[in-house]
Amino acid sequence: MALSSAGRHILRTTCCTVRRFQCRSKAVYSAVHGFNEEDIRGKLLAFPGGSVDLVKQDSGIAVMTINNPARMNAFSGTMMIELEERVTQLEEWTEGKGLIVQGAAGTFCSGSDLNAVRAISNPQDGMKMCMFMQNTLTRLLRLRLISVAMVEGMALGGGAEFTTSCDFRLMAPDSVIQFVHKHMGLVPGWGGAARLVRIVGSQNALRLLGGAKKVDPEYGTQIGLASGVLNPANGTSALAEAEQWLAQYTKGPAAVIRAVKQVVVSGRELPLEEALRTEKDVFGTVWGGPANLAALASKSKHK
Ligand SMILES: CCC(=O)SCCNC(=O)CCNC(=O)[C@H](O)C(C)(C)COP(=O)(O)OP(=O)(O)OC[C@H]1O[C@@H](n2cnc3c(N)ncnc32)[C@H](O)[C@@H]1OP(=O)(O)O
Repeated sequence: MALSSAGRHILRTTCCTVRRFQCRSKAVYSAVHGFNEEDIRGKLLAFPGGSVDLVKQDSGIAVMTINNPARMNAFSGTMMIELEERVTQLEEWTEGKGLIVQGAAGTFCSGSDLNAVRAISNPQDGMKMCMFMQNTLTRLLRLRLISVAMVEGMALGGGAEFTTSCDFRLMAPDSVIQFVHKHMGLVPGWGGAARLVRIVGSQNALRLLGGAKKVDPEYGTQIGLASGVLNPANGTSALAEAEQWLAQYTKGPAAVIRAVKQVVVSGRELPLEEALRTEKDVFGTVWGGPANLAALASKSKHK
């Protein structure tokens, strides 16, 4: 069937918007920015240890565990590579709705492995590691999954940055998020500063980065960094409580939950008109869909 010129224009505009958003929804750096992923992968492989584990559950909620307890879950080189691979698996998980990120053995993550940091402390390698981790954490934040960092113990340096690549942060009693970068003669490089400003505003971000201020659950809640405080009752694990908390947002069909996340990401990241066009396209994927038709047929009342 031949399309009219108006039809062709609408189709072209829609395709461009979708393609542009798909591109943006991936990584920040590519070859055009001088980024050579294989090169940094080779370097990171020289610093082994720990793992990043992923369990995808039938409930549609996946649990990712940063697992290097002997080093307070610091990120070794191979863990950075594994994290990228886990994010790829989550991008391909079309039935997924939610993600919980936790640290092993009751603490979140103490940042990058200082042994690796010492070995690649030259500016060139530092830049490559920074671009690699920014790409991965940006892709994690853009997943069509509603994500929460479950912070027990400490989230320091890159660990604090990691928490900002989730949609929400739940803090256990006595837990601490601390951007210790200033004490290390650094600023965040895994995208943590840019994301922090968007979460808590520039004044609070200056307090946290300029003062390397410890954020406990009370202060975290006050400035909006913590979305809730865990208080596991007798016999309930922190993970079970986090799953219950997340379920309030992930209950329902995957297509709808994933569409919700997609419109929020586009609203957060795109200029208004582009975000509106994306919202229209995403709306088109759920309008008249199974969940929409079932809701119309049930004549539901929203009381
Ligand atoms: C992106 C920028 C970055 O992330 S830069 C890295 C920022 N992070 C840091 O500087 C954390 C440094 N570590 C610490 O302050 C302490 O180890 C903390 C985490 C507070 C824990 O203290 P504490 O409970 O007394 O335990 P500990 O010091 O005995 O540590 C246990 C073992 O874990 C190790 N560890 C800890 N953090 C790291 C790390 N980031 N890289 C490498 N190893 C780390 C410690 O060295 C210690 O190992 P070991 O038992 O002495 O062999």
